[in-house]
This record gives sequence, C-alpha cells and structure tokens, in this order.
Amino acid sequence: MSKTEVVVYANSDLLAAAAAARLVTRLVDLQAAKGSASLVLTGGGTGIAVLEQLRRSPARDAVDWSRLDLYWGDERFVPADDDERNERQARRALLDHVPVDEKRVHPMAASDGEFGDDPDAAAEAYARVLAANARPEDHGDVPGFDIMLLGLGGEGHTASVFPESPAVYETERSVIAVRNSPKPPPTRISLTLPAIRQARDVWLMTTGGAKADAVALALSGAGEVQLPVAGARGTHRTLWLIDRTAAAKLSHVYLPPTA
Ligand SMILES: O=C(O)[C@H](O)[C@@H](O)[C@H](O)[C@H](O)COP(=O)(O)O
Repeated sequence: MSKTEVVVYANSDLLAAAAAARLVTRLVDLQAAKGSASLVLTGGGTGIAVLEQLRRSPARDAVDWSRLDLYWGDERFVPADDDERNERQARRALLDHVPVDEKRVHPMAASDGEFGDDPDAAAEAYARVLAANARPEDHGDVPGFDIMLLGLGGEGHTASVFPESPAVYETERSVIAVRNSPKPPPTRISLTLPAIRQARDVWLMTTGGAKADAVALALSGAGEVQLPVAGARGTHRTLWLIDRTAAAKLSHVYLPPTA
C-alpha cells in the first residue's frame, strides 16, 4: 500500500535546497542497492530550481551520474533550441554540469526533430522508448521509475495533464500529445496518469499561495478528472514537498516556524 507524506518548508529556497539534498541521498542509496537509478524530471519553476540546487550541492558527485536513467514527465513541443524546452532548462540547470551517460538520457522530441511538427508521432515514439526500457518486473510498457519529480498548477494540473482534458481520461497510452494547453506553450507531450503511477516514488513539489487550494484538495481526496495531481501517486510513496504558503489551506500538518 502506497503511503503519502507531506513535508512543509519555511520558504521556496529551503524547499528547493532540501529537495535537492533528498534527491542526492535517495539516488546514492538506490545506486548502492541496485547499481543504477531512474529519475523522471519535470519542467516548471520549482522543478528547475531543484536541479539548480542539486548542481550547487557539495554532495552532488556522490551520485554516479553515469548510472542514472533520465526521463521527462512532459515537454513543451517547441524547437530544440527554444528556451521553453524542459530539456534545455534541465541541461542548463544540471545535466550539462555532470557526467551523465547520454545513452541513458531520454528527452522527448522537439517540434523540429525527427518527427517534425507532429506531436502525436513524437508521443508514440516516446512511448516506444519507455517500452524499450521497461523490464519484466515492471509488468508492462513503462519502466518502474525510481523517482518521478512533478510540479502542479493552481488549477490542479501535473506534468501536462490538465483538468477535464482528453489526457486525464487516457487509460491505455503511456504518452500523449497535448494541444491547446491552458499553460503556454500550447502544444506538449506528456506522460499520462497511468504512466505516472508506474513510479515507485512520486515527489510533488510546489510553492506559493496560488497552489494552496490544489494542494489541500488533492490531499483531501479530490478526483483526478477535476484535479489531475490527485491522481499522481507512487506505487510505494507519494511525497509532497511544499512551502508554507502552498500549505496554507492544510490544517493537519506541522507548519515549521517562519524563517
Ligand atoms: O512543463 C511544465 O510546465 C511542467 O511540467 C508543469 O507541470 C509545471 O511543473 C507546473 O506547471 C508547475 O510549474 P511552476 O513550478 O513553475 O509553478
């Protein structure tokens, strides 16, 4: 049975630093236990801030970056050199500064890549990448990711799965194209909730009062169609890493003293 944990930090900087420290520790432990680890990255301000903190961490190179399988939970379907790309932001924040094995880094296609401006083809191709990296013990076409990092929007989206969108009703495919995204840019590629739920650990990381309602609703049992982030659960653990302002509507968790 998966467990849900909530950790509240005094502010967004502390959240990003603490999440980075957690990530180093968890990746090192996973690699010590089984020789490698798999991590799914997210876009968004908080997700990228965590990678920047990880780059600056003195413990950074305790991670064997060459034995880390890296994926993305979603991507903006824009040209490869567009700063809106989650991959581009992740490389600037961290990946260009550590010795990853590029054969183990799996970005989603860009709109000027091998599939041209066809997000459906790009999504289908990424589903094939996931299937090629799934093992028998994963029982399906999606790897059992060790850690999936996710952000969330004030209206409850996560990755690029938005409330009452076609994506949130998807039960078969692991990766889909998203059009007319309420959050720009409009065209995206995203893992679906069933694919997200293949992860052992799902870490939901967010800050700011604008997210407080979504956080409170997700933790009080809201349905995933209206609040997709409520459906982002790990098979072993769902960890909420939030700051005080995002926790403002939660009554039953410890709120640290203000800094
Ligand atoms: O590509 C994206 O935009 C992200 O995957 C998206 O899901 C993001 O994580 C949330 O919108 C939170 O973004 P902020 O952390 O910037 O609020």
